[in-house]
Amino acid sequence: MNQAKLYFNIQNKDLRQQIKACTELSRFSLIEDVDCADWPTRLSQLAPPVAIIELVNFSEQDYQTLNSLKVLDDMDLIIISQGEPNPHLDKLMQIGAIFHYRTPLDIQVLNETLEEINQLYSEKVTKGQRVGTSDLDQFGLLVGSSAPMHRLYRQLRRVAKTEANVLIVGESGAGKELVAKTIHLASQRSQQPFIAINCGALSPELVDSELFGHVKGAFTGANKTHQGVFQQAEGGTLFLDEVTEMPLEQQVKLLRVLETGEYRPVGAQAAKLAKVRIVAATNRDPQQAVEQNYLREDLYYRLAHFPLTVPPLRERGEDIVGLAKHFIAYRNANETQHKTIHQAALEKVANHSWPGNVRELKHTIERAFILADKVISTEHLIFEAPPLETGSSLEEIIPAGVALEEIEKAAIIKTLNVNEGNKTETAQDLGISVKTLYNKLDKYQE
Ligand SMILES: Nc1ncnc2c1ncn2[C@@H]1O[C@H](COP(=O)(O)OP(=O)(O)OP(=O)(O)O)[C@@H](O)[C@H]1O
Repeated sequence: MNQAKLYFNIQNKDLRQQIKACTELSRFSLIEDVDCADWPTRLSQLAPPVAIIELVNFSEQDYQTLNSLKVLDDMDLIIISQGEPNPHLDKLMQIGAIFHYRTPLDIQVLNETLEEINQLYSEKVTKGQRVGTSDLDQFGLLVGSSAPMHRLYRQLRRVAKTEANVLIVGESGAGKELVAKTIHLASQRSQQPFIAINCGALSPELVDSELFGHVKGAFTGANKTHQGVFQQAEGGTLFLDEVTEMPLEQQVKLLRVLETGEYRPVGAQAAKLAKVRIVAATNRDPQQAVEQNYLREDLYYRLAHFPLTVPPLRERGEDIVGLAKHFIAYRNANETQHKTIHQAALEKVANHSWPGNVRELKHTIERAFILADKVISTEHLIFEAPPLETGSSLEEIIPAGVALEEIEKAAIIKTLNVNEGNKTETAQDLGISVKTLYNKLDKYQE
């Protein structure tokens, strides 16, 4: 099998010798640059799968070169530096799967990193020759082979093993909860519980009890002791979905737990240790959410030790069609069917902008799968409820015989799209509570 190419640019002689003695390095085919300071340009020209760079200077221009060429999408980059703060490097750390090691270098850690990279590279090469029901790569519960998804996988691999709090940012339906579960599964805590809670759906009267639990008799109606989510998730991961939809006065309670590592069930005398890892998610831009008073700045800094962005489906290129085929393959397997999809329908799928992301794609394909006898064609792909034209009534637009559930689903998806995924506004527009909206969304995902 071909060895993976490794671009090697270490200016310091002693450091170079030290790294070259690393046993795992011999598994790569080395491209060495000893006196070239412009490594960003060299990386963009060579696009190797792996690179080890000694960072001496890193400018805004270097950052722009790497960012604009998207060269990092398919690369594992190992940076070695003396650890001086550098804002351009901080920005870079957020766009790729980059390992940053400080000198004096721990050779054992570098060796392990190279071993892991080599293993994944070999798997990728062999996998390319296999043919399965779904052609897409998978990491944890996430499916997708596009460059932005690979970049996300590499970031997930790195963060999962740490104990850092994570803030997942992405549009509605892009897969934030799946990312959170994948982090949990790839972490040391995978055998412990994963508990998800929708912060936007917590009722103001019961928020303390839902988060921290209560003891029997703590308040009228507290007939028995109740475990809050912090206790339910003990030892595992607590997923705080839609964290920016939690009222600010409640966010302060979360902040306190994150700061002190303790919480107190309502009515209890003693505090308990919060032994959970926090993974939070939002579909708002976090900086904007802070400016617009949806998110406390201090809570943002506590949560976002490691911010992760889930790319919207429209930016995942071939994954759109790949995922459509993937969902059909799974339906076929579950229902022992052999339905196929027409090329024109695949083109329609590829050309749609998918504002509701993977959730919308999944629902559209599942609906089409039900409607089609053997071959899914363009008329089976119904993207959303047709817009109401002036003068036309709902009765005129809705075809007779459509299941009520389908109409309800379409109304919800359409309203969510109009409100850019904001569930509080969507629930208001639909005249239901946020909790009911969540229940309905859960039901549709089954
Ligand atoms: N990469 C993916 N591969 C396979 N299925 C996916 C992927 N991403 C999302 N899905 C599916 O799409 C649906 C929506 O995903 P998920 O609930 O994780 O999105 P979300 O971003 O958390 O949505 P919301 O903001 O509305 O809470 C789920 O059915 C999930 O299984």
